[in-house]
Amino acid sequence: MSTEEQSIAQVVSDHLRDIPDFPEPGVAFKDFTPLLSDGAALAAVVRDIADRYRGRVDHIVGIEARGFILGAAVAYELGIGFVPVRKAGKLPGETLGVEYDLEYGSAHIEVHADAFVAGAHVLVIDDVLATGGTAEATCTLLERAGAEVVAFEAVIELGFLEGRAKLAGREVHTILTV
Ligand SMILES: O=P(O)(O)OC[C@H]1O[C@H](OP(=O)(O)OP(=O)(O)O)[C@H](O)[C@@H]1O
Ligand SMILES: Nc1ncnc2[nH]cnc12
Repeated sequence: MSTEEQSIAQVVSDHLRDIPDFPEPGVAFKDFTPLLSDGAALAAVVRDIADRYRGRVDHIVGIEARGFILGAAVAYELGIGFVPVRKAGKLPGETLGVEYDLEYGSAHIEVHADAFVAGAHVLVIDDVLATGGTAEATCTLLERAGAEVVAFEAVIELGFLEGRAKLAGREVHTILTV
């Protein structure tokens, strides 16, 4: 790991807290709201992500809800558009959807069926890669919608849940593995 990579990982680590037993007993929830509320730290993370994809992607896709915050900021930094992947029933237009399991429970996510021109290059952004269920389902959904997924990016990776295995063959980058 380079010094720059170490230092951005340290910024994330310094602005992360564990909330025990949330949203259910036994889950140690990684809360990154301290990172969001520190302007310098947030800007450093957004620039770090954006710099990996300059000139490589047409859209940022953010996963509801925390992926919206980072994803929209990275899209703005890159001067490209943002496409939301939302929980079922929230998008107003015609949608494509997929169901999946995550560390706590299951979910159903959707994207607008007409969000992409065929072959559009997209970067998928979320806050946490845990079991990888959300990331895998999102990538599959986007490909059904005609996009080409260039990479998946998350700020925090829960290494012990081995979510990366679900994304085998894909470009995956996370800033801090815990
Ligand atoms: O790798 P996985 O096991 O799929 O878990 C990761 C997902 O879980 C969290 O979202 P959550 O579903 O809690 O939704 P929220 O962002 O709306 O709180 C997190 O923001 C990721 O999207
Ligand atoms: N432990 C965790 N903390 C924060 N977000 C999560 N998403 C899935 N597992 C999580």
